[in-house]
Amino acid sequence: MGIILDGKALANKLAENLKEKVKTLKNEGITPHFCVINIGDNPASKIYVHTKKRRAKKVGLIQDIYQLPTDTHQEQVLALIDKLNADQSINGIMVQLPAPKQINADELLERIDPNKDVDGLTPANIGRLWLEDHFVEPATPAGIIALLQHYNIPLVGKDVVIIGRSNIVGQPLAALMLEQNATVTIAHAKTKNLAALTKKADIIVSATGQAFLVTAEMVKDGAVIIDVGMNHVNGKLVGDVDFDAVKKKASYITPVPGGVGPLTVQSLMEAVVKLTRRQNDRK
Ligand SMILES: Nc1nc2c(c(=O)[nH]1)N[C@@H](CN(C=O)c1ccc(C(=O)N[C@@H](CCC(=O)O)C(=O)O)cc1)CN2
Repeated sequence: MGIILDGKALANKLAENLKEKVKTLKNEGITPHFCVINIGDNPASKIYVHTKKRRAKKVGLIQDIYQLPTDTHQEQVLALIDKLNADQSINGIMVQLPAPKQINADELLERIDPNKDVDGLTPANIGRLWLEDHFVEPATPAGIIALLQHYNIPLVGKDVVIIGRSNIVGQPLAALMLEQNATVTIAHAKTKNLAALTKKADIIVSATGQAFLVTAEMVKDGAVIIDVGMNHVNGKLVGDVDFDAVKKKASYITPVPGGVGPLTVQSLMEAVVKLTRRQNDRK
């Protein structure tokens, strides 16, 4: 029976350490201040933005939410980003994803000053990630690495299969795991025989948004299972993994909720503090 990787407990513990870092900054007259731009009324995004607001308050950060209507024009958001980039009192900026159809999210991300890019999703910061010269990392991959480290699960020499090649999770996570000398395969919707890959994997990360995609038959005994999925099935939040069956074969497994999600939020808070410190040290 696998050990549950308790992301919620770890996020709470890391938040206590972060509070101390924020106190140190405040003693220097600096209060980290970041902005979340949320366009439209995606119900999940609204929950995530408010979770962040609660967490930010808990560790002592200032978070502004720019809630924009669904029919907002691209130029309006670009102008807002330009304004926040130029504002010396703002340390971090992020655009909550997904954005409505008429919005070109890539263009918005490109516009964010890489020094204020708390999400680590600007082309400059993604490039730095692959060059192993990064100062900020996307939040979910950073949270997964923190979770593995906390439970002393090594990556060096391990065969990892990441299911899902998104810019937010799959691709940056592959870069961070490669940096730690894992052998990484990214599978996606066009991958021919997914089970053949996952059956050989020491670590499986699923980030597809497809409930029950990863079944017990696809997992080798003792594998580590990281579930990034958030799916609503019959009014219940579940991941991509058939949790009850897979946990019997896994050595470690994340639950949904309470696994990777809370660490995504915590990692974002860490990024705000890290960038605030970096900006002030460079003055
Ligand atoms: N610009 C970004 N957009 C999105 C990101 C991101 O990292 N940057 N990630 C996700 C959403 N997300 C953060 O923004 C996020 C996901 C999950 C959670 C979370 O705490 N989940 C809970 C369950 C919450 C629930 O009940 O629905 C858990 O897993 O325990 C927080 C934030 C997409 N967009």
